[in-house]
Amino acid sequence: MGHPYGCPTRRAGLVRHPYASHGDRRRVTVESYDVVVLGAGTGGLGAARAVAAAGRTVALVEPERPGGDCTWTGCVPSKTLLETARAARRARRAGPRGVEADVRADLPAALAHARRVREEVYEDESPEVLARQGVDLVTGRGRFTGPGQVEVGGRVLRGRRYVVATGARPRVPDVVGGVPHLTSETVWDLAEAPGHLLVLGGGPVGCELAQAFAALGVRVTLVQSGPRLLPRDEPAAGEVVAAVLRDDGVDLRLGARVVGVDPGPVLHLDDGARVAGTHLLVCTGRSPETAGLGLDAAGVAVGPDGRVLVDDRLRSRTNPHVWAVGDCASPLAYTHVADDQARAAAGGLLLSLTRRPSRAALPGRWRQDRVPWVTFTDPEVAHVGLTEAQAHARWGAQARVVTVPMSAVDRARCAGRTEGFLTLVAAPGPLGVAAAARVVGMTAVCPGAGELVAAGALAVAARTTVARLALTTAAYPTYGVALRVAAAAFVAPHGGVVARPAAP
Ligand SMILES: Cc1cc2nc3c(=O)[nH]c(=O)nc-3n(C[C@H](O)[C@H](O)[C@H](O)COP(=O)(O)OP(=O)(O)OC[C@H]3O[C@@H](n4cnc5c(N)ncnc54)[C@H](O)[C@@H]3O)c2cc1C
Ligand SMILES: NC(=O)c1ccc[n+]([C@@H]2O[C@H](COP(=O)([O-])OP(=O)(O)OC[C@H]3O[C@@H](n4cnc5c(N)ncnc54)[C@H](O)[C@@H]3O)[C@@H](O)[C@H]2O)c1
Repeated sequence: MGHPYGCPTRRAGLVRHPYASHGDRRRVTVESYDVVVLGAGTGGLGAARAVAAAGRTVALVEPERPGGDCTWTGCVPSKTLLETARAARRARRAGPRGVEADVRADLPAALAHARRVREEVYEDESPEVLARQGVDLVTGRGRFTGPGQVEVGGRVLRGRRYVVATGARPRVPDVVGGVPHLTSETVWDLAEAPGHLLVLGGGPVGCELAQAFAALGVRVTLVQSGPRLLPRDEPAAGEVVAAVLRDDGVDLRLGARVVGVDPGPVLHLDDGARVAGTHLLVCTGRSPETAGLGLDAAGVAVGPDGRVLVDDRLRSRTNPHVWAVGDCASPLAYTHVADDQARAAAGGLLLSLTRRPSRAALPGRWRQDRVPWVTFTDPEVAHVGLTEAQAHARWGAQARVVTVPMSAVDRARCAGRTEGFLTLVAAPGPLGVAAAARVVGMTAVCPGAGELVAAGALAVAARTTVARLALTTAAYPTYGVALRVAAAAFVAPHGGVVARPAAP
């Protein structure tokens, strides 16, 4: 990910250089820093830059080129490929508008383009840029060899504070065994278009890549063990995406457990079905990359799933000199989460380095309940806050919900994109006053939903009442009109749209 707020420049005179001393027995050179960061993905880059910008010395340890999952194997290549796929998909569907296009997709060329964009993004994260920003990049795999030291190759780094930001890796179920397969780490290097791609997993990676490959001319079968796609989102969102993928020609097998995988690849499903393809893409989740980091030696505890256990300020629960951010610690694996956490952790550890840290000056706690996320299918699925079921679990049927179908939104009609919806979820108003109910969640399924969710995220974070949201003006004709209509419908029925009690 490029630096989200531009490149901070090193402030001359404020950055102290690390000093080297000699260990007495092994005569190993020990390099001392204020802060040592492990991992130069979004989390590590954000933390290291913030520390350097504050005039502290920082070593950033990374075995690969900086950038991490987002730049090399995640957001950047996938969103670039999806943009290409979207162009092809929309051109093919323009017939009813009087535009006939003969669309021929070249998947290897589309992947080559995605790889070029990665290189462009990397220009903001290269060792030269980092050096200018005051970050010492140390190339190699870091490992704690004690509570206060990290070894990288033959080097020993000591920090007054540490940040663990080593991310996560694709999790491959045991059933796949030794059968050759692709993951989000390898799929970008395909030299030829697969004849028939079998996608295992219907989370965001599976849905995005299934749609991209299908739109670029590949036959795709997607097998999802759960009953619906995108299980973290509102069920109706998964249903829209399922309908759209089927319409794109994807053979969807929902609620299907894979009980065997043979080379070929061939998937054996629990209902007796046998699905043969030419390539297998495994998208069944990710596991934190914390084994082999020597966290035991540092007294840093991890949970049963391997995530570093941190408090709500991202500080290790068991070693107060260590912070952990991003996929290696967070229950939400998103670039914006890694970046937010990096800044919060840097704020906390910088304060702890000052002579008299004041608790009042501590940066805010990291709040999971306000984090938006977007799945970049076409249409996009965007969510923030609570789902209807989560609101029901908290307040029962006193929580209320309004859904505006996109078929009632002029912008969606103009675009011929009426398949989605916008749902707003509100907590009960004080004394049952409907207008005073506060917005606690939003899901939007429409083109550009990822832009629209910023307004929902603001409403949730600011604990906005539905009445206040209803009094805003939405520009016409935007998909955002659905948000204002939904808010108004909590107060009084609005063009056939009504509020209803939340259901489990
Ligand atoms: C296909 C795909 C698409 C995605 N799309 C999106 C999206 O659209 N939007 C979004 O918000 N999120 C998306 N994500 C998730 C996002 O990429 C991650 O949440 C984010 O990159 C995590 O950042 P991180 O810094 O925690 O970890 P990473 O970026 O994984 O960085 C960890 C770094 O640590 C290094 N490392 C590992 N071990 C060591 C060690 N021992 N010593 C030193 N360094 C080490 C690794 O080499 C790596 O560079 C996507 C993920 C995938 C797989
Ligand atoms: N647009 C985005 O922001 C974006 C895009 C891609 C990934 N990501 C991040 O990366 C993380 C990992 O994504 P993911 O989609 O790999 O994982 P995921 O855990 O979100 O989804 C994996 C899916 O695979 C299914 N599954 C698990 N085992 C299976 C099996 N044996 N057979 C069939 N299905 C099986 C699960 O039911 C689940 O729905 C996400 O949680 C998300 O945070 C974000």
